[in-house]
Amino acid sequence: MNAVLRYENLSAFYGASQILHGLSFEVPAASVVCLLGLNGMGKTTTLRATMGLVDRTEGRITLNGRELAGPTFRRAQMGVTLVPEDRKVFANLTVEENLEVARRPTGSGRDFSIAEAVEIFPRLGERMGQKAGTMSGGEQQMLVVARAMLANPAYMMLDEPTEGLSPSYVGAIAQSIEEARKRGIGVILVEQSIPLALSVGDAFHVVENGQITRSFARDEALADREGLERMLTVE
Ligand SMILES: Nc1ncnc2c1ncn2[C@@H]1O[C@H](COP(=O)(O)OP(=O)(O)OP(=O)(O)O)[C@@H](O)[C@H]1O
Repeated sequence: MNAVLRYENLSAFYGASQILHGLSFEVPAASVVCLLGLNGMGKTTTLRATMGLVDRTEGRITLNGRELAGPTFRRAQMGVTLVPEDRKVFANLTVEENLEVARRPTGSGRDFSIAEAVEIFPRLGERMGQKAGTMSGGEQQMLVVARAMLANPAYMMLDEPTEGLSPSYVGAIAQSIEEARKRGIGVILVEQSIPLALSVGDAFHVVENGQITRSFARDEALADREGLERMLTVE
């Protein structure tokens, strides 16, 4: 069976409020699936539900046929990792220490090394001895993405990784996604930047009010870029 992360009719709740209403989609290994949509539509909740960080879910999420369930650490052990929007680094550790503690070698021969992470994010190489908490927001974002890659997950979820980043950093994020793909990692990208999404995405789902209302394969999205942009603009 080919590796796949599959969402089947996923609903999610915070207390009594139902946020997701039956999402179904899948993320094959080595593919990049983009969740697009206006603010508050349920994209972040989809990622949080994957990690077991919502109050309650219905439906199923499976990883290679095995149900993804239980507490967050167990899901991480099964191979999914989330880079949330809030850019948490260990502020009092240096960049190098942050990278070192994130390493989870799998011995598969495809593991990311710190040297490779630094090749993608040269800025981190220049700052190895600096306390991570003293770096700029953009630099901290590079660090959290590098840390996620060093954990060698099967699936990596990135929640608006380019928000507030300068264009040079956006390029580094795109490169890190490509590197992840080369190693067979599947990526879910929540992104407001259509150019970035179109540059890396294989499939695109528009999330509206907790449901997937439109889906596009890569060539459809490229052919109707303006339609996609219109759909994601507040009137
Ligand atoms: N902890 C929570 N408790 C209750 N409601 C929540 C909680 N977190 C999010 N929500 C609600 O869930 C809905 C979906 O939010 P979500 O963060 O998933 O949207 P999003 O599409 O990721 O948008 P954004 O880009 O703003 O993060 C919103 O109406 C939000 O108010």
